[in-house]
Amino acid sequence: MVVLVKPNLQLGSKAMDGNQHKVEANVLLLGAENVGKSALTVRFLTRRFIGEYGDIESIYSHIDKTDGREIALNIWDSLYPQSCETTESISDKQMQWADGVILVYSICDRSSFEVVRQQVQLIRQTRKLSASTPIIVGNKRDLLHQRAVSSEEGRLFALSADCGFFEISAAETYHGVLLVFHEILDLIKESKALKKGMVGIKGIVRSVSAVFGKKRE
Ligand SMILES: Nc1nc2c(ncn2[C@@H]2O[C@H](COP(=O)(O)OP(=O)(O)OP(=O)(O)O)[C@@H](O)[C@H]2O)c(=O)[nH]1
Repeated sequence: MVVLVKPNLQLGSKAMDGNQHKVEANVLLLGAENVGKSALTVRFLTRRFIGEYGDIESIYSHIDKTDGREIALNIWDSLYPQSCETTESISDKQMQWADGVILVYSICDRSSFEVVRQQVQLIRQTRKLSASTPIIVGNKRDLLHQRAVSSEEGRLFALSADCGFFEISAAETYHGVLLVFHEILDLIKESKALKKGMVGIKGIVRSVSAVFGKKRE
């Protein structure tokens, strides 16, 4: 079941239906206009690509099941501000709310890639986001003949900015979109576990490598 709420009604409300023990993840979708943020969200929630989505900013609440555990997933499909000269393209509210961020550009639109670059920089500079590793998504992979950003450029930028990276087509397949959301959920779970001191095997391996890495220096 998917519940649609207006962002201003639910902001800051991290617990749903009073169940404090339920795992909850707030995922914020960022990026320029027309890159497919709504298409990704709707594809993930309904498995469908419906073509036109309008420009309504929404938060969708959805219960997802991974590894037999329920997770209450809230997805904020944001709108890029009309005038970014006077407004920051990511608000403090969004930064505080998000546990994970997916930054979307269109592989056919170089300016949308520049917007993602700026937004990553903003996140890194301000360090306002207490969220997990961001994920960058190059969408509209089906429009290869109109490509304006190479896969390599996207991947290299993501690597240099310490972000995850996917190139997908929300129009063509559900699978790529599913991978993106499952990756962000894994990253959120890992980051929440780290904060609580519940470090899993990946975290232990990382800590051990850090120690041995330092000794070798
Ligand atoms: N060919 C192609 N078109 C896509 C894809 N994803 C989205 N679109 C189209 O791109 C247009 C914009 O998609 P939206 O999902 O509304 O984009 P958005 O980023 O939410 O746009 P705003 O609401 O303006 O912020 C629509 O016409 C979609 O049908 C894709 O993977 N391939």
